[in-house]
Amino acid sequence: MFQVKDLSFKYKNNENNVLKNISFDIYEGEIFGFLGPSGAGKSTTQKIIIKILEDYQGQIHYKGKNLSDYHQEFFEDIGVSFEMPIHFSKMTALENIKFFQNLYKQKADIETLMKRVGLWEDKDKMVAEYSKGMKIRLNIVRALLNSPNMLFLDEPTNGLDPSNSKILKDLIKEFRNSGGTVFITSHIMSDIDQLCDRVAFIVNGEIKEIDSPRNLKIRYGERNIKVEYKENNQIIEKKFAMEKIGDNEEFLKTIKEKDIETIHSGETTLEDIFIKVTGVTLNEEQ
Ligand SMILES: Nc1ncnc2c1ncn2[C@@H]1O[C@H](COP(=O)(O)OP(=O)(O)OP(=O)(O)O)[C@@H](O)[C@H]1O
Repeated sequence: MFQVKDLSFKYKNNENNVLKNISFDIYEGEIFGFLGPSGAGKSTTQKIIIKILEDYQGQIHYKGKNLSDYHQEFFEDIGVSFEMPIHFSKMTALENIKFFQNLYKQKADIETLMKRVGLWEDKDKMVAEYSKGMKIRLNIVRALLNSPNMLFLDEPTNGLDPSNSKILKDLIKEFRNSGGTVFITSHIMSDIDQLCDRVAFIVNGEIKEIDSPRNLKIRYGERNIKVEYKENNQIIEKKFAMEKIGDNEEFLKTIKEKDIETIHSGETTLEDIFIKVTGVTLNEEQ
């Protein structure tokens, strides 16, 4: 869908490039996660590939054609949902959606979309009366109202409770399963893990890793077994390498002789990988 090659970018008032020769592809029909610490260059990249920022160096192709050769037809083909929802607060939700839909040639069915995100019953409420979660869901409806082929989502589940977050994630997966392509940024690693086919990590304007969450876990995984046992009224934790565990005398002795509380195999999470690749913890981030 997208081919980005040797992309560099510098803001006019900055001395150095904020993007330094980055290359990546987004395949048709995948959910591609773009992750990295604050200030790494995620928004800048997103703004360039949706044609908000120009004057970049490098080549970007969308569906095989140079991005700079696209005009209005590009915006007809994509849907965008930024982190901060912007709506006309003195208009109803439905009026807002109709207003924005009129800007496009291709139109999705508004009722189906609003029902899908649980907003149809509140369609005649002023947006000013909407909660934050309702505004975020309305924002997704806006991103989909022209039946786009490609969706750009910036922190789509941020600020949503678990049930609304699930509605949104299911919607994103349905979009992908029906052939759509998604570019997504998020700080919520469990959501990224559930949603993304592949992820890229960007640090300081450079791409450090691109792979599927599964492959990253295999590559960065520690593959160990954690055993907790009780001794002298204390809980002791020990880790053993998974490899040749059946020959590991200390492990065998421990499970034979100790008062075992728990045994877990060590699954590396995407959050652990984020920390390893970027050197930044997500708490520092927020
Ligand atoms: N309009 C601008 N003018 C000058 N510098 C900018 C501008 N916007 C962003 N920057 C700088 O470019 C770098 C990359 O910023 P960018 O917003 O792309 O990061 P990000 O990864 O999206 O961060 P966050 O997760 O906080 O949104 C930062 O150093 C930032 O200060």
